[in-house]
Amino acid sequence: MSDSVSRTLTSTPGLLASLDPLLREWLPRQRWFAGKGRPVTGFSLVSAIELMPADSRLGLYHLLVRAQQSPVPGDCYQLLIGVREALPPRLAPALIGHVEEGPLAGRTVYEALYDPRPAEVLLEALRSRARIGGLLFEREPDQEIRPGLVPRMVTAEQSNSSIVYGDTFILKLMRRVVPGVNPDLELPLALAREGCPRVPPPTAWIRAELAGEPYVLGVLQPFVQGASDGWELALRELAKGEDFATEARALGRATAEVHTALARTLPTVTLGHTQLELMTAGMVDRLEAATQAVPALRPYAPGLRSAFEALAALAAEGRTWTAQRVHGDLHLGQCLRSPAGQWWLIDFEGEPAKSLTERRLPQPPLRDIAGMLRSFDYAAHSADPPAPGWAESCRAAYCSGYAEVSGVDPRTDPVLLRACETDKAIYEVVYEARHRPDWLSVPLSAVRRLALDDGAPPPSPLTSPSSRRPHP
Ligand SMILES: Nc1ncnc2c1ncn2[C@@H]1O[C@H](COP(=O)(O)OP(=O)(O)O)[C@@H](O)[C@H]1O
Ligand SMILES: O=P(O)(O)O[C@H]1O[C@H](CO)[C@@H](O[C@H]2O[C@H](CO)[C@@H](O)[C@H](O)[C@H]2O)[C@H](O)[C@H]1O
Repeated sequence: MSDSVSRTLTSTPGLLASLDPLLREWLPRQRWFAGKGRPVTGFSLVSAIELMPADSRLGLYHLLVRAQQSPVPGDCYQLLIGVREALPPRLAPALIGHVEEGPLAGRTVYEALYDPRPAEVLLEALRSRARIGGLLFEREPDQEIRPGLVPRMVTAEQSNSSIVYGDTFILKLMRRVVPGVNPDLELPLALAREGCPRVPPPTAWIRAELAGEPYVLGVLQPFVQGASDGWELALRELAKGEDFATEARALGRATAEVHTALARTLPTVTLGHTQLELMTAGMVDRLEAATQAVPALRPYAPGLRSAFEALAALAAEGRTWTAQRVHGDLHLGQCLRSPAGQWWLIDFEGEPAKSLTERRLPQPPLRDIAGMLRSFDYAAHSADPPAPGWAESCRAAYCSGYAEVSGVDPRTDPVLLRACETDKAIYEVVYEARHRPDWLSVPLSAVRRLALDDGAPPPSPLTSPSSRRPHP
């Protein structure tokens, strides 16, 4: 492997070899493991740093390991590994395994984020702006972190892992890490510095420089106390038969506030014919890949493609669009409402399946709007019976709210909006087929609607998802 190993751990050669059999078994079972479906055949060490000495009662390693998954090299993951003689019962769910040989032979290793002491070490490092091996713990100059905040690991299903400290801060530790500027720090920081109040402002973060490449490994931000996410709220209102239009309108306003602040503080570009050709080609490629992966999409492919062709035709006539930095994966689960009724947008990482470069490209703001419109549709189709009228009212209210703040009503650009919604619904079909097959009928019902303009074949009956577990 070409990754350079940070050799902070000269005292413990063979560490990874001794963990290897345990990690092979444990890593693929984690919700955040991105390489599901392909066996892990080994690991290479990208970086290893001892945060607490392993020869004491409690040791702590910070590891970046690359999982080897043939035929292509797998991803690089951030692990915090605790080491103890034996695990107390309260840490049983964190067990990784018992080490048989090597420097840790006879010891028990476990997911350290469940353990308050290692979690405190991370916050203390951020508080004191520590530099430990190649890890840089940095903090906004005017932001303070009070000592002694009690940590608890967030146990909700996530793409990354989070620790809440005393209901004051939440630290998100990235799991799959890639080199480069991470929009999950870049955008909230830019928005906070621009004075946008719709995003929790990053207080501190963890970075690393490895082989000359920057990595963002974690972000600490204020915890919005007592908040509910938009998905929970929407489902709750739906279950009561209540309208959600007032909240949808507030969400439209919040989205517009974030978009206008992003456009003020980061570059915008004009998308002309060439850029639009590239954009629509990307959409068509994703459609083709999706129809390979999910055969149920095939009957709708011509209708879906027509959405992209209509956009390309507008561009060919000379129409241009403004593009800017956007959230990139906006949906109801990424919106938090405080008990006082304020909306906050979180998780600016973008679609995890896309490269960092792609996620950081300026996009038409309608990309995010399409994501939210899809989300209202998702909520309505997860209800029993589905409530399409509820979704329509939310979608209209959301667009009105957006227009009130930005001066631009998304519905005045129906061709781009349909193309963006179609692209998102196709992404969702692939996402659901891979992660939650029970939910596949939800984006497929949208696919059917979006494709109908082109006379797609009559749809087969689709059922609501049988499992209504809350959004992971
Ligand atoms: N600032 C915050 N205040 C309160 N809760 C938060 C905050 N940020 C995130 N959360 C909670 O943590 C969950 C996961 O956060 P998110 O950034 O979406 O992580 P991931 O990238 O792992 O999906 C959110 O759904 C929300 O419930
Ligand atoms: O929250 P993540 O960044 O992990 O986003 C991924 O997972 C989401 C599901 O948890 C998925 O969102 C889809 O399902 C939601 C309901 O559970 C719905 O509100 C969204 O509109 C729908 O796209 C998201 O696409 C995926 O990237």
